[in-house]
Amino acid sequence: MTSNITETQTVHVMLLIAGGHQCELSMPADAPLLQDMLEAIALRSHPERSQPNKLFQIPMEDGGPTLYFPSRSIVAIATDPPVSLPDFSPEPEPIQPLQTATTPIIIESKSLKIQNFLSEEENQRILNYVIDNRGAFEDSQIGIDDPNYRRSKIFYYFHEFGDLIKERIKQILPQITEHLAIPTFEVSEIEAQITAHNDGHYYKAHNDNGDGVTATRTISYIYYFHREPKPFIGGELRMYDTLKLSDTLYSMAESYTDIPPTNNSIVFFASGCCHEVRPVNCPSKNFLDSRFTLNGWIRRTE
Ligand SMILES: O=C(O)CCC(=O)C(=O)O
Ligand SMILES: [Fe+2]
Repeated sequence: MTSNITETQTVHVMLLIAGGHQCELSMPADAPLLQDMLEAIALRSHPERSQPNKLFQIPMEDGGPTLYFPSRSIVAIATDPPVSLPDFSPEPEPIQPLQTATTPIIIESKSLKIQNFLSEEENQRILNYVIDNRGAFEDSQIGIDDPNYRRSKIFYYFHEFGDLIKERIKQILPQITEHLAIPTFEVSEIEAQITAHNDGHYYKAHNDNGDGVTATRTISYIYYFHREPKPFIGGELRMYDTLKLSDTLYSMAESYTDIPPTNNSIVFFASGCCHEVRPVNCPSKNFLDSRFTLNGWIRRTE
């Protein structure tokens, strides 16, 4: 493809995303988002180059919902007028984005970690409970069209502990929202699930409210528990900072903070923040030695 267009000219973009989704939007030729998407496509033909793992966020026009998708799920991009794809051959050069009018701002991720969230007795009881119910865990699913996005086990039915954690969270919700600088909201529901990450398990970068079904998730929480002494290494919760590209465009920054999954601790953060679970190394491979979580989402009313 060739391009004679100027950097500020508006480009009409048709985006095809895995799963048969498509969307159309307009943006300046030098928009960092356009450069990033073209780069993701161009890198496909260069498997020897490692691909940055980006989560794109595109607010739809007329105040509609925001579209979130990982860079690897872009199938094709059509632009009118045509624009150049970044050239990676024969000798790869670092990508030089076109000059932009505004400098991207990095917004540091915010989280709240509370140690010893439950009593020792409650912490032990929940561990015994998952051990007794290990047969009820199933392989986790994910709405992204990539089977390698997540490896872990999930258990959905545990009313006693679900109620316990929800009650405790409700008691401290004002402190949580204040710490995370999230305006107070009316809670419609608190979801809960139990997960187990064993040897080689992980969950790649994502946010927790990126589609219509999850859009009202406002605060994510993760309560960690495991056998002592800690039978695995890794499994940190990696919280990515956010790159503010313009008033309406946000992307995942490369900078991050790692939070270790400490037994009997809980972590809260805004559900829109990008995060991932770093790979777990559990030498025994014994399910009982997994990195366990009781985690979920506090939803606001529509
Ligand atoms: O296990 C964790 O630390 C995070 C889990 C997570 O991100 C999720 O379930 O959405
Ligand atoms: Fe998550």
